[in-house]
Amino acid sequence: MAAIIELSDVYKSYEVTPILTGLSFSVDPGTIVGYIGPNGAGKSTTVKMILGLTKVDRGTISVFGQEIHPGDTDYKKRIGYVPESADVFDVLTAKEYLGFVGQLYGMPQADAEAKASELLTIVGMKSSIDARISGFSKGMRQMVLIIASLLHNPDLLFWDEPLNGLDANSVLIIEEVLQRLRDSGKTIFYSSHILDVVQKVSDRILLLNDGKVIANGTFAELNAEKDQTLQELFNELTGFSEHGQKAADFVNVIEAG
Ligand SMILES: Nc1ncnc2c1ncn2[C@@H]1O[C@H](COP(=O)(O)OP(=O)(O)OP(=O)(O)O)[C@@H](O)[C@H]1O
Repeated sequence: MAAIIELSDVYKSYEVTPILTGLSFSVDPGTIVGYIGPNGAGKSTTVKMILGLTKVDRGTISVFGQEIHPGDTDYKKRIGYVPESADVFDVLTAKEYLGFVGQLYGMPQADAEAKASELLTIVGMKSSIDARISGFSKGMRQMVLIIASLLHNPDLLFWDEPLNGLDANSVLIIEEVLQRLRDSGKTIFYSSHILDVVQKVSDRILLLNDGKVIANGTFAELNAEKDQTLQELFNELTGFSEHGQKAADFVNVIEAG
């Protein structure tokens, strides 16, 4: 099966600080890939490079079987992106904003607005369709970002902490949406620190640490016979075993006066 994303020996530094040092992996179409790693490991940077939002220092990236180069835009029409943090235009209503995003993806504004209204209604936000985003809660904003990434029915999704702020009911809906989209052949590159969800929804897991992928497999393969949770595996593979001591030190400093 031809890979839908392929990174080969990718290097990236910010100023003189190396972030990615020989990153290689490939993603098969029709899968959910959980992309995990410690804070600052370079997960968002990886996604931004694939989307052409930040430049690659060395190495190659292919998407949909074609190597990408600065300035390429066509491949992005088939991609949906939920960024880790985003400035949503607060002065617009949800419908206006999503109509605008749909237009950016080549949809007629009226079609995008109609589709957005249907989707907002399904997730319980009917009364907010014509309300300004400035008055939205964190979870409502996040749902708008999720809908914005899906309006144009993309083949490939990059979701960076997509469940940020969503309530428990919305989380259940979106987890199932994710799996249904995968079942209909879409590919989802899912980056998150909520490891129980990553464990539950991912077909494969990529663990990024010290600039490279240090684990790549299904959860069952990574877990071998050990019967650990993904959280425990993460702690072991990233060499972290001192949370108890760190918590004790932290509280000691707080309470020292
Ligand atoms: N534009 C930038 N300029 C300078 N340094 C940056 C820039 N963007 C990211 N970095 C640094 O690169 C490193 C990787 O950042 P990145 O956001 O890719 O990590 P991440 O794995 O997504 O982290 P988190 O899990 O905390 O979201 C961090 O040390 C970050 O401070």
